[in-house]
Amino acid sequence: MSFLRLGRALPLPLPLASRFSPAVIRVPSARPPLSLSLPRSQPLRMASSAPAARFAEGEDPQQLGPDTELLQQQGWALDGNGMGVTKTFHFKSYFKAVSFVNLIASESSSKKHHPTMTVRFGSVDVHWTTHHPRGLTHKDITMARHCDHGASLMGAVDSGQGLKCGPSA
Ligand SMILES: C[C@H](O)[C@H](O)[C@H]1CNC2=NC(N)=NC(=O)C2=N1
Repeated sequence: MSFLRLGRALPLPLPLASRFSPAVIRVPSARPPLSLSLPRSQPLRMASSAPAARFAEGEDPQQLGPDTELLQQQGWALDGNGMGVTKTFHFKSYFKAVSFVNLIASESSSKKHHPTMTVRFGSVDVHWTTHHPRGLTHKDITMARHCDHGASLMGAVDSGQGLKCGPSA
């Protein structure tokens, strides 16, 4: 028996591609969008990322709640955990920004309540919170109001009018 005859007698395997059905090699199409089914009576509400105020033990939420809301109307925002308030003040000069910091530092020393302040070229970030007892207290509210007063004395301006410098300007 010659080699050629043996080749004809035993069929050669088919090429790989022809052995797969189109269903196997087809690229899956994009999935249909997920459908969301809510009861008709329930409106779709976006998840809110706004933190709730967390007052320290011993504080009166009935009093501090409205006080905090008033501060928020003045541009203060609750911090990430709701235990503090924060605001950025803008100035037309670095000297004014530093003078504002000194004004707040002076009141902080006399009231024994101190903020975290970040001084930039034409702005100051102020953060108030109370460490003992932990949370937002009337001291933070009072000092935040003092900051607003001091800022207007120092000629604070709207964010667009502040002195700017560098890549974030
Ligand atoms: C003993 C001293 O008065 C306290 O440690 C003060 C100091 N300054 C403070 N500052 C602030 N922001 N929160 C406080 O709880 C606080 N405690």
